[in-house]
Amino acid sequence: VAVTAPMARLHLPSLPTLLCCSAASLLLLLRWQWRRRLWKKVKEVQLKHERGVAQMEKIWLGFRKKVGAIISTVGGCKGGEAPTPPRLIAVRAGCISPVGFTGSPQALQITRETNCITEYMWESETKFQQAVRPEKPGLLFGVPVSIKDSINCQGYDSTIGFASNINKPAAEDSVLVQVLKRQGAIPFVKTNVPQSLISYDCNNVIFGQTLNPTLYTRTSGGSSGGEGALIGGGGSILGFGTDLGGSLRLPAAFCGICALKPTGNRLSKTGHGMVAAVGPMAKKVETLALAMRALLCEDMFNLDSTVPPLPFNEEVYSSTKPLRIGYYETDFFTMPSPSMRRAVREMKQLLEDAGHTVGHGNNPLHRDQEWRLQIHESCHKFIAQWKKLNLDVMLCPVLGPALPVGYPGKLAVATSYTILYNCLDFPAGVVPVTTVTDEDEDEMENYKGHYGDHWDRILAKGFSGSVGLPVAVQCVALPWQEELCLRFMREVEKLAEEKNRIV
Ligand SMILES: CCCCCCCC/C=C\CCCCCCCC(=O)NCC(=O)O
Repeated sequence: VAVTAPMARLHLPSLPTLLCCSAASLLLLLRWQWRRRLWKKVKEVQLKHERGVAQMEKIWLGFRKKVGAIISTVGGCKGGEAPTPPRLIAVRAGCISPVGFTGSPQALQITRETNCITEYMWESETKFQQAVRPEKPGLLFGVPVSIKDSINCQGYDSTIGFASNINKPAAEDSVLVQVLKRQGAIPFVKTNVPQSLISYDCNNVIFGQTLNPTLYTRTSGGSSGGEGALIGGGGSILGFGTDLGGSLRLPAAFCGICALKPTGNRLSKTGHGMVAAVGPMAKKVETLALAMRALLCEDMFNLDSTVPPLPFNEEVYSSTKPLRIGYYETDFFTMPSPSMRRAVREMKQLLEDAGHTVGHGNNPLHRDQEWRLQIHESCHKFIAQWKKLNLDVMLCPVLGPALPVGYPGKLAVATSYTILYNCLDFPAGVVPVTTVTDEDEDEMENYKGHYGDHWDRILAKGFSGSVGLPVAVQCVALPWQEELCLRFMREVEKLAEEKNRIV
């Protein structure tokens, strides 16, 4: 007995210990159950996603066989008539396809392989079949549009990449989607984002990683990365995303397409996850202009009274008056890759040759300037310098070429070129102008960055091995001057196309 008593004390835990252990086990069990339920939901959504993509492919192939490529941009005027604004014509042989492909037979395969779609909108098919051309069709009548996951579409989840948001469909369309529909557009898919949207990569636990359509080891960019890959790969002609630090412009630049981040409230921000600017993405600047023209209408102003009632200014957009352009090649924060620098330098020359005045713009992030001032004060200082230089618009770099998958998570600082214009709230767009050359790649040997620190070393690695990838420039205008920004982008696009045709 004298021996067993202490042993018994050793083996029998005290009551508080017992209670603690039981509580911990219960918590672990509950957590395990909760995670299991979540994973079940994720699996269900993945299956639904698979079925949706398969259905979309079926319709796409069937339609392609029937009528071939369906979407084209038309505009101008027939002899003697007044010029008509360009429109996207989506009707052929009396029917419309829900898949906005541009005619490339590879587009479907790229759409699948890049993993850019989160949900196919099943009802879009019937909407296309039943669409009857009204007497006064909206500017986007019959045009299939893709929508970023985080923008609310009635009946569909806005997951923002969180499994906990599964099966919580939006009760109503965001104002943007309502106006798109009133203009005749037909949303047909929702597209992938990074979890939380605070990243310019595009990966989450539900839908996984979206890849770049030009090179699958690279990221599509983010957070509107699903849109970038889908449009870049030819699976949609017009899509919509949001931008708080570069989320429209970075995926566009990485995937070789155009995007416009308007002034914060030029388009309604009601009905999506973040208080970020909403904007269009497309292969052509003309398509972005068409989207803005369609959206800046009475419906938008009535549905959201916080949006200033400024209709699309055709006169500014169609003007051919030479522009006064400021430019800079580096922000002295993130050293541009050789191709980023060359893209700006070559475009500066082309713009000058085309009769515009191009001079040094002010350099917003130069270390000698007091960038640490309050944003509001910085904004006024920036505008004052812009006006002193008598500028219409600014030409500057945008991060590129596309970084390898996973790199954006290590390189938040590299958003400096884009985030600046969110802080200042200026409209800013990107236009692809060139691709990385062998010479750019050779020059990467000397890339040290402005600081030679850890970030610069990762960036150097990320930029390397990129021959052939698209590189864009950024075009900026003063607040509320989206039309001027688009007009400048159109000019840049035209000059780049002409040059690339000759080269
Ligand atoms: C102004 C110059 C200072 C440059 C310093 C940059 C530091 C950046 C720190 C955090 C940025 C985090 C990445 C942001 C990615 C933006 C993605 C985005 O726009 N999301 C919003 C959306 O999807 O709407």
